[in-house]
Amino acid sequence: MSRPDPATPAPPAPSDPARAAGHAGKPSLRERFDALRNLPPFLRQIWATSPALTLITLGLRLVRALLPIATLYVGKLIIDEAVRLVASGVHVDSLAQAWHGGQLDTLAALLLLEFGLAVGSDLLGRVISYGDQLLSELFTNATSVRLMEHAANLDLEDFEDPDLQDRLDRARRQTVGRMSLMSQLFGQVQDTVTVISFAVGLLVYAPWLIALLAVALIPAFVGEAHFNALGYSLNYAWTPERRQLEYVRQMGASVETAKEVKIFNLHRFLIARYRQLADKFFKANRALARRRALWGTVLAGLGTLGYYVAYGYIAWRTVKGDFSIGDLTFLAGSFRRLRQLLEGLLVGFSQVAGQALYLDDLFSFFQIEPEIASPADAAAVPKPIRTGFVFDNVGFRYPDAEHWALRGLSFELRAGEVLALVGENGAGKTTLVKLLARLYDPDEGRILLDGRDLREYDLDQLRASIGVIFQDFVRYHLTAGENIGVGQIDAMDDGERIREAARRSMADEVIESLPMGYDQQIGRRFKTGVDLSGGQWQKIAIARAYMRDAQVMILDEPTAALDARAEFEVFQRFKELSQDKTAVLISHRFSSVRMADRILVLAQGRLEASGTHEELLAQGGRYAELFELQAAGYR
Ligand SMILES: Nc1ncnc2c1ncn2[C@@H]1O[C@H](COP(=O)(O)OP(=O)(O)OP(=O)(O)O)[C@@H](O)[C@H]1O
Repeated sequence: MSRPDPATPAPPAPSDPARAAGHAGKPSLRERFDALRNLPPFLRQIWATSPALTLITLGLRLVRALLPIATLYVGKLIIDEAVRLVASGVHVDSLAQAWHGGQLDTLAALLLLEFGLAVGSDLLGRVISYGDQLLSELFTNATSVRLMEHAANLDLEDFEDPDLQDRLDRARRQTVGRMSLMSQLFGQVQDTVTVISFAVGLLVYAPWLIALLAVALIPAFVGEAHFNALGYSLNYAWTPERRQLEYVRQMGASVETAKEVKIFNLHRFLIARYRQLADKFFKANRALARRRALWGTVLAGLGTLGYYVAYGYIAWRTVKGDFSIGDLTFLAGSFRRLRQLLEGLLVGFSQVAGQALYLDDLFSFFQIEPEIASPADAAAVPKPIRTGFVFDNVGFRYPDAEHWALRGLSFELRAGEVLALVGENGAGKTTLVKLLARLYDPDEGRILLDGRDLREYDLDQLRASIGVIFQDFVRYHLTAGENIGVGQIDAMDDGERIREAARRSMADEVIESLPMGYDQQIGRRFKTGVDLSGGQWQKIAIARAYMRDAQVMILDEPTAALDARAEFEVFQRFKELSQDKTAVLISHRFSSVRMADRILVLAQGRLEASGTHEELLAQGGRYAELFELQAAGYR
């Protein structure tokens, strides 16, 4: 299992996945502030996505930040000029007369300026959101790619771990969900500059009012921070249910499940399950939203009160003659905007802190390190393999499993031999193959290849030397040719090699009967797709193993859907084509198994017997018993 492991104290607290437990409740204030430390790496990633776009949207925001105060100040000048004109007693009958007399020049110029500022601000706003959108999308794409790359490196065991699946689910959401964080963060910078510009303007008139405003807004800020944290922990705690919800929804409406859903009439059951889960989620969210709305109203009311106290004070000073009418509009406007801005900033700050908590999910996913990796001074995999593999007292237990899937297993897989594995369901055959391909590492004992521990070899080389087709092989909804080509991805364009692989696995007849041959899209998922029978899919999957020039070939029961003759032929060919190769085959059909040079009989994770078909029959143990059972079925 990859680390960080809950038992070992991992990196700084908030990114520690062990913290997950703590999230059943609300994250503490400290955790919330700690989460802010995710912002610098977040910003670095945005910068790395596109330095030019980042600079442009930030630069334009700075310019736009100064426009509100400029607009308000021009507004004040307009009113003062109008009041001056009225007070000066200039009498004008028509607009044309006043215009020609030049009395309205200043007023007109000011109006034009304010118009220019309004248009400019709007234009800047649009350019900024355009830039943000581009940057966000680029960022989302880059993060998604990083997520896929990282996921590709993780161990198989990690994928089977529900905790990791939850974390992956949350991380995946964050690649899209955090787009707004970027705009918000940049918006905060812009608003801060605007606030400073207003504050400087106001400082000249009534400095202590600014303090009053700030104090009045604190309750709203605290409330917002509190509810953001609650929202996050709700979201966090509900990850498993949300995945279940997603799963049920998919089961209810997908090509893969449609057949069974219809036959078993499962749709009502699925819908009921979905409703039940969705309803619980909805209720929890609604309760939170209600409390948030209620408290938000009360706390925002305090902020409004502060604003009106300040407004009253300015009105009083104007009546007293300290301020002009223009000053009154400027001050009242400034205060209103300042209040909105400060409120926005404080709330925004707590939202940013809240969103930064979500970044933990993304970053903590990136922190998971695969355990199965090449060592620093990895040895090259021998080519050709000289002696083969040795299992030396190997034991393996799946994480959290009570029973050992394999225990005390010792045997040799000699270079060049064809070995068959038999045993009842759950005996450990697939697990053995997974260990051979280093999809897992043994918990006990070791596996040697030409006398060296498998863990000392270069992992990529090792995997490239082994061609495995599992019983639950993947049906790629790609073309028939691509379905084979994925077996050796760098030879995907080598049509001849693909056709040769198809001939070997007898998939060529299947493919040639398709309307578009190797270019035929297969699977039902896409419009042009043609579906195949189970056995036809298997032949194509087996061709994948022949695509690679692997030294070790493993067929883990991918022939179950083949008819008896086809399986016999596939294995016959497999044996012939594995002449100079080491091969392992798993099958429940004794007609195929007996072709092997040697047969291992596994039972409950242990090696029970080994030998040739004849030897094992002569021994009269489980093998003979199972063989007889099958043979009797055909008599
Ligand atoms: N991913 C897994 N996580 C936990 N336990 C597993 C996992 N895969 C297999 N097991 C358990 O390990 C044991 C061995 O399983 P394995 O798949 O190796 O058996 P097998 O011999 O290949 O069986 P079959 O003939 O049914 O394919 C079984 O008890 C099974 O329940």
